[in-house]
Amino acid sequence: MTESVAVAQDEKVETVQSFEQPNGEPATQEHKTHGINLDSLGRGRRKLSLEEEETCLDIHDLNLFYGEKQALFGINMPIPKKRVTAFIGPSGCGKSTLLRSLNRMNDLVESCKIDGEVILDGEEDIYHKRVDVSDLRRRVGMVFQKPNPFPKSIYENVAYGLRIQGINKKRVLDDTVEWALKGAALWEEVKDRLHDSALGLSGGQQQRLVIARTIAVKPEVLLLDEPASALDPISTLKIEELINELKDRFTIVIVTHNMQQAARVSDYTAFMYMGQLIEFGDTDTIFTNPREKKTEDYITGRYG
Ligand SMILES: Nc1ncnc2c1ncn2[C@@H]1O[C@H](COP(=O)(O)OP(=O)(O)OP(=O)(O)O)[C@@H](O)[C@H]1O
Repeated sequence: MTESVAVAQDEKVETVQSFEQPNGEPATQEHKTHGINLDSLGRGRRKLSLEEEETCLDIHDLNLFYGEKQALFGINMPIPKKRVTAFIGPSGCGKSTLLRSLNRMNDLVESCKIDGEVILDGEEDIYHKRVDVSDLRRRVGMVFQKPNPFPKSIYENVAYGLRIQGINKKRVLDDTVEWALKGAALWEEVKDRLHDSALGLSGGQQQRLVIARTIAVKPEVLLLDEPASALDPISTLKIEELINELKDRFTIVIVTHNMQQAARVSDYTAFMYMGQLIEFGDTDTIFTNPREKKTEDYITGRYG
């Protein structure tokens, strides 16, 4: 492992870690796009083995059915705490279904039946009947493919989750809105127009606003369902940089169709195929030396 100095987006100089590639070449390259430094993406990876990681969500023998059709088959995997885990695989393999099962979003689908367990923070199964689903979704927040800001001001979008918890003190709201917008790397762009409509923001800004709204209630986990697929390349890079920054504070799980993106942003990658988890491991290994032939065929573009 080597240390290198990179210039981040705001031109602040910071030190990031980079790793040597299998051929011995340093992984750090000169890529600069519109002031966004690609070198910092995915380069802060910790080299820990899965067994050494703390587990945030533990998925046990999860089977999921839509009516008669089984969409997930006996999924077992830990989601490591304060790391980025990517779900990859061909269309229809069950990535979004698995992601949605982590905060019971599938409860909204009437035909959906689940067996198995998902243990959050070593506590109880999120599917236990005692679990308050709104509290679970506060702890495990979700951001969808298409930005979905509410038709309210920027400020009220971010304050929304606090207001529904009964928090109305101006000072607390002001502080949290600022904290969340800074956390979502949007504060500088919107601080002078907090009371303008959120619908006037660009698509990329709207997605960062939705991330700010989600983190404002201090979740433990952020589920991101193809968060950048509706965005232009510059906004996509901003979201990727943001993911890299947020992982110090949150456990992040991302579904992406874009393998380059999974390779850039995630610490761990799960490859799924036809509702099964084929392989799960650290991202560098999955992309450079996968154990399973199906994984290799997918990452080398033989199908998908
Ligand atoms: N609400 C639903 N009702 C019935 N079947 C569904 C529903 N949602 C998903 N499915 C089916 O479950 C399977 C897995 O779908 P899912 O959307 O999880 O896959 P995916 O890997 O995320 O796909 P994509 O990459 O295309 O988004 C597919 O066969 C899909 O048709």
